[in-house]
Amino acid sequence: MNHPSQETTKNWSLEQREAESRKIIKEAIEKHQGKIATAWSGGKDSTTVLHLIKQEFGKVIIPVVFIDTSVKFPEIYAFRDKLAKEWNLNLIIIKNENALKEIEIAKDKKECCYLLKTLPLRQIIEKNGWQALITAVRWDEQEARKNEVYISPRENPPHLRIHPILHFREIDIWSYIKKYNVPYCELYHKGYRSLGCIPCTQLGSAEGPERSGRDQSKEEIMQRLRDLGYF
Ligand SMILES: Nc1ncnc2c1ncn2[C@@H]1O[C@H](COP(=O)(O)OS(=O)(=O)O)[C@@H](OP(=O)(O)O)[C@H]1O
Repeated sequence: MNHPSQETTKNWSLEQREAESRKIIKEAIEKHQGKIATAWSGGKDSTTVLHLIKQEFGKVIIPVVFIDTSVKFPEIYAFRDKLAKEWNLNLIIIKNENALKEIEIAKDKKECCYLLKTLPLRQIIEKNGWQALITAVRWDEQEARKNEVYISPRENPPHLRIHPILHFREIDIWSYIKKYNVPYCELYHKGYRSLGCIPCTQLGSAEGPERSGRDQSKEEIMQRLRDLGYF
């Protein structure tokens, strides 16, 4: 399958973006039948992916993996449970049981993400023998993602990462959500533009980069957790 370049998609309408995403989703799910899942953080982007799958197949026909880092926002847990019920999701919740200890041990944000998210995710992919995992990364989200490709082979365990909404910009996500009345977490109404774990998510600015509220130092992370009574 030929995928469009970032340049090609630049002036696409929302309809073109949706159509391309659905094509990628359909092909991946048909190709990896029974051996594919989708990652859902409860955020606006991965909820959009769930909705695209629903549009294509009538329901979310593949397992939905939620990585519970133990330090997600209460609003995210509430939204997760509500939507999982409404959309009858086959929800798989995974968790590093030592999460709070691991946060203390981690030397920085990168290592914390590795211990709390990457490791449990690897285990579930391996356990289920999944050949592919759909995620909601987007080109315009941050510098590091601007070279991402639609189908990206990963090691350990070997599987494909499928990125059907790479070409959605932040504005396209909100246009899509409005168009289809897709439910989303109430925290966006409080001014959050990108939602991660509590210690690494602050209010960003309306004009700056979407993830400006997502990069905290180790000291800031620990301080936030102490303020919240975790330690
Ligand atoms: N906790 C958890 N559980 C399940 N899936 C998750 C999780 N965190 C990230 N993701 C998946 O990765 C997409 C990008 O999210 P992030 O940019 O927040 O991830 S990260 O900061 O790179 O870890 C993300 O999409 P959105 O969070 O909607 O942007 C998901 O597809």
